[in-house]
Amino acid sequence: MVANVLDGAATLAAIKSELAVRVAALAERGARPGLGTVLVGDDPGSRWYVNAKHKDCAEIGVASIRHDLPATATQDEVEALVGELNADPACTAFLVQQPTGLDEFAILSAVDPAKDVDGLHPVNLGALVLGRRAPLPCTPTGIIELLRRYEVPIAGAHVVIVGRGITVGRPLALMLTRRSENATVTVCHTGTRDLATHVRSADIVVAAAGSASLVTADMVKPGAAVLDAGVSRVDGKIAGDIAPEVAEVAGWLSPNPGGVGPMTRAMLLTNVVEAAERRLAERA
Ligand SMILES: Nc1nc2c(c(=O)[nH]1)N[C@@H](CN(C=O)c1ccc(C(=O)N[C@@H](CCC(=O)O)C(=O)O)cc1)CN2
Repeated sequence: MVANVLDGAATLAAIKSELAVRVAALAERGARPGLGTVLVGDDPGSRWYVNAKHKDCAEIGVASIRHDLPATATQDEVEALVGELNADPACTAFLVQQPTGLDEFAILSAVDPAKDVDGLHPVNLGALVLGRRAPLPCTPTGIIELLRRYEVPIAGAHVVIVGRGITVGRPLALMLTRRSENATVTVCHTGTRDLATHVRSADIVVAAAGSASLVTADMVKPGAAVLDAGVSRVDGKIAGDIAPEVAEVAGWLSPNPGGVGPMTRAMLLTNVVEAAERRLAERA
């Protein structure tokens, strides 16, 4: 068997075309979405992600407000900038690129929840727990959107998530167990005994542990959908959590790069546009 490709790059392109129409509709009503970013330090990976986000915005007509701070930036300086972006009417949504090396809970908590494009503000994560509408974290929504667009059944599926981080594993488990998704979810982590047995029982595997080639072909049920949200670097190249041989067993596989990463960007753009649409509706 050779797995079908869950093509995140192609899906990002399709979503951009859809969003460009919504941005044009906003422009007709005198509104323009604006994405703010705060980048601290000079990590090349983080810089690449922020550059990519602004390039995506430019392509669909979203304005960019970019603040790049040196690695010496203090907690107070970053939080002051967050305050400025909260108050800036041209900035409809923004994020502080992680990691910053600072107190990220305090930074996230300082963001206006209505402008929280990452869906990681405690109020927005609380809304997810309570099943209320709020901006949602981009990587988990990107994973679900990718499965939907390729018509991989989620309802009733057993999903095994490897990783319990705040940006991917934990919110994804909450989202997949909503009535609208109706999956049964197992979350595995570094304390899990016999990871292979858990993973082998999954219809859908999502690996977000940041451990190169952690999931090997012998751990995957033939025909399962496998999504790779892991990012590590081996010899300067991106290495995902899924070993390449998994392609010979899985029914569906998201490449890495080219799978979950571009979907994260697609959902970020979606959150920017939705924040501007919400603001306009509140003013009408
Ligand atoms: N504030 C946030 N910080 C971080 C998040 C986040 O969601 N919010 N997630 C990650 C990084 N990330 C988004 O910011 C991200 C990761 C990967 C990609 C992507 O498109 N990757 C490409 C390959 C990139 C390369 O060649 O280096 C791919 O997978 O094809 C976009 C965004 C941590 N920080």
